[in-house]
Amino acid sequence: MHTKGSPSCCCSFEDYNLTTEWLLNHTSQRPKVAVICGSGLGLLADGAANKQTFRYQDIPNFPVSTVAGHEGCLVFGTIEDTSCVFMQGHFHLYEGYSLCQVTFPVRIFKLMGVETVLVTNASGAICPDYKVGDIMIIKDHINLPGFAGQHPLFGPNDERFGTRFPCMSDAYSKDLRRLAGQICSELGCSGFLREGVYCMVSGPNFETIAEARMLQVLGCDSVGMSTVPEVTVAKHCGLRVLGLSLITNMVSLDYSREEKVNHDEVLQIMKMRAEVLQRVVTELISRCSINTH
Ligand SMILES: O=P(O)(O)O[C@H]1O[C@H](CO)[C@@H](O)[C@H]1O
Ligand SMILES: Nc1nc2[nH]cnc2c(=O)[nH]1
Repeated sequence: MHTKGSPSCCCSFEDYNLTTEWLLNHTSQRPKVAVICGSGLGLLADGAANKQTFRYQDIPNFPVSTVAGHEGCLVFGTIEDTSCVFMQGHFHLYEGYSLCQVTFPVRIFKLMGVETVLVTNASGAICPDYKVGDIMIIKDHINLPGFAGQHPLFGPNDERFGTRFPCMSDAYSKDLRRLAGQICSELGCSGFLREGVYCMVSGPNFETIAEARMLQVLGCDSVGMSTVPEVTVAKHCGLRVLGLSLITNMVSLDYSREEKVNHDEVLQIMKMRAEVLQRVVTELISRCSINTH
């Protein structure tokens, strides 16, 4: 990967092209939908047929996963007639990657012909009405690292991907959110379905109580350490986006609360809901090109 050019972007258009060409030469799949699997959700790919798997380390320019619960494989396959690609593991700022590296796969998907991106993640509930195990359709987000100058679109804008000043007021497709709600209710998930605002923090530590209270005042319903960079870059290059966040823990808002969050527990809750999320995602993929535009 090149290091010249903008100090905040380490990937050139040639880097994106090289990786895209490599993948197009190694698979006959031409995916229309990409699924970015959050912590512990690699098995979202299990619903696909005709699978072909590449390890991130074997794909030119691809970062590698360094976090437990992120397998580090790109899986191509089909669901019904839709060709799709699953990222089993995504990348985070806290791993030491630049946001250009974190979002690298999104632009590869765009160049491969993907039209829709489904992003999944684990998050902690800030909204006190939420419960562990809830599925939250992401309605909107707050890019906290972006406010502090950590933004994936910093540096010269490449018009081949999108405009200098992308509109983000409709980052998460209304049609796809409606479809996800419909599918969840058909699958009997309405009792633990929410729609809310996700906030990204850089991590890797979980929130202090004062920070959690601040996020609540800001209007956040849940908090995590991913997704926002990928969604921003996907929206910039004209991809349709749906985000699903699984609530894995209640964030402490109260100094008297004894429970302490840890990553193993996060993975355990993800495992508990992985099967239902897999059914939701499989159904979404088979219906998203028919029911929405
Ligand atoms: O957002 P994903 O990677 O799904 O996972 C969330 O859970 C991990 C912390 O337990 C962090 O990576 C956080 O972002
Ligand atoms: N920042 C943050 N990320 C999470 N990922 C899963 N749970 C949490 C949480 O409580 N806080």
